[in-house]
Amino acid sequence: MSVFTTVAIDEITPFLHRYSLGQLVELKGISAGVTNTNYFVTTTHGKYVLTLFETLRADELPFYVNLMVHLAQHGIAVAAPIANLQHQYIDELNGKPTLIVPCLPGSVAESPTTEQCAQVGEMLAQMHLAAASYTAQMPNPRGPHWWAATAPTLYPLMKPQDAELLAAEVALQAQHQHDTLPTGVIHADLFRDNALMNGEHVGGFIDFYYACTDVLLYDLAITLNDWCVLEDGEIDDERALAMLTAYQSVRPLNPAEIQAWPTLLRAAALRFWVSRLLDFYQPAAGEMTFAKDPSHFQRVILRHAQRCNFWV
Ligand SMILES: Nc1ncnc2c1ncn2[C@@H]1O[C@H](COP(=O)(O)OP(=O)(O)OP(=O)(O)O)[C@@H](O)[C@H]1O
Ligand SMILES: N[C@@H](CCO)C(=O)O
Repeated sequence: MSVFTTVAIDEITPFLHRYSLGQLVELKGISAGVTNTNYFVTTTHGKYVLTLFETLRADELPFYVNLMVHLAQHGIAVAAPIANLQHQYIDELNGKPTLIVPCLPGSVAESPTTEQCAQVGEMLAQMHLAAASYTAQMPNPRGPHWWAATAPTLYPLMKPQDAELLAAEVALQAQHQHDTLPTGVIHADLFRDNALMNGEHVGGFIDFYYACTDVLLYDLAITLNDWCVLEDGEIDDERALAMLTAYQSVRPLNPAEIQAWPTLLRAAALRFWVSRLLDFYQPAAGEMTFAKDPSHFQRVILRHAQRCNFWV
């Protein structure tokens, strides 16, 4: 379930009067999602998604919300935030900060096609280019400092041989600096469930709340590790090549990026191995997360390690 804060008809009606969105027709809770409360709000003007933020505070939201506005202005497939009559994107309902965006076409692609992977790769590269003129910065809260500090808290909870592998992977990443690679705003969590696919096309990228300033190629590695990897951690070469080729048709990689690619694929898998381990062993109090399988990303790392020649 993902309605943590319920909204009644007599609460949404005065809320909607603060916007130019017409009269309420239907209000329906959205079952997907694990962090925030989301509702489909149908009005006489159209269909929208209302998010009530359960953990982020209103003062933490502008970086993400203004980024969505910026990307939408550049034609990237994202839901463009809708301003209220005070020209504010962030409002409040039932004590939670809120955002309204249009309902995007499409649905989550659990088994993406090669063409869908290509379309996502191309849109991701377009997004990186469009975000170059977005001036706000956000350090990555889940970068190398975070995993290096977090992993040791997990070792005592893990099977010794898994802890050894994790420690070795953290040590390997510590040997690599990526300071010279192109950086910019990245989505940082563009898994299949954070994109709506409209047939072969991208209906929209959603859930920008891990977006930050980091290495652009790392974003592609995160995306490829989910869209082009099978359940057993094996890489689907056809899908991976389609995504890489389409990305490079918009933003070709430079030689330093090509050299860093195998390490970044492992870094991207390490980040989610650690966050899933953390969710599994130390779920934050009051957070309603369904712990996803951490060992999946352990297998992804092993596959990448076996195929260190996995090239662009
Ligand atoms: N703009 C949109 N248009 C259509 N559907 C949307 C839109 N935004 C969100 N959704 C639907 O709401 C669901 C939940 O959204 P989302 O994944 O952002 O949830 P969350 O709890 O905020 O984030 P997460 O689960 O990643 O922590 C999505 O799977 C999608 O079905
Ligand atoms: N996409 C993440 C969860 C949200 O950050 C994962 O699958 O582990």
